Amino acid sequence: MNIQRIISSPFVRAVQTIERLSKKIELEIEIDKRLSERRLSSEDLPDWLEKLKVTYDDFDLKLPGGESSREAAARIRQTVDDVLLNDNTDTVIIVTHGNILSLLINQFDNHFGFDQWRKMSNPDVYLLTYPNENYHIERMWKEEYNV
Ligand SMILES: O=C(O)[C@H](O)COP(=O)(O)O
Repeated sequence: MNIQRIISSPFVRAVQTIERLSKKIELEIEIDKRLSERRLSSEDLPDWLEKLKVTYDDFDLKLPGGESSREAAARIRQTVDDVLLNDNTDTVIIVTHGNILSLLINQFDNHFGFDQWRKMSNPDVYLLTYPNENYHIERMWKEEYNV
């Protein structure tokens, strides 16, 4: 696989996830703020899980100081589309976070929601391809990789 770029969320845990591979294949990590985790709210939410669940049913729900699912999905999609529409790149690694990744996947597979987000592993790996201008997403991570 000819990896040409690594683009990551600026969050430390995202950069640390890909650092070793970046060194191994001698490819710099490009930082893209649009890959940051979705901000659910600026307030402390003791019932955050319940609130998060509702955001998968109502994509326009916006909690105080937070982003709606639609807004978060749109910003990660911009990064992905920038990559896909660039004819000079073949394979690109995008490093992001669970909630916003699930919102991206939901755009290609509308059955992917709260329950699927809960079942994601950490880390998890998905392959997005764009043959003949059709999006196809496939999970590459295998449960046996979990330690
Ligand atoms: O949505 C999530 O699962 C949390 O933000 C943790 O995700 P991360 O570890 O992928 O950042």
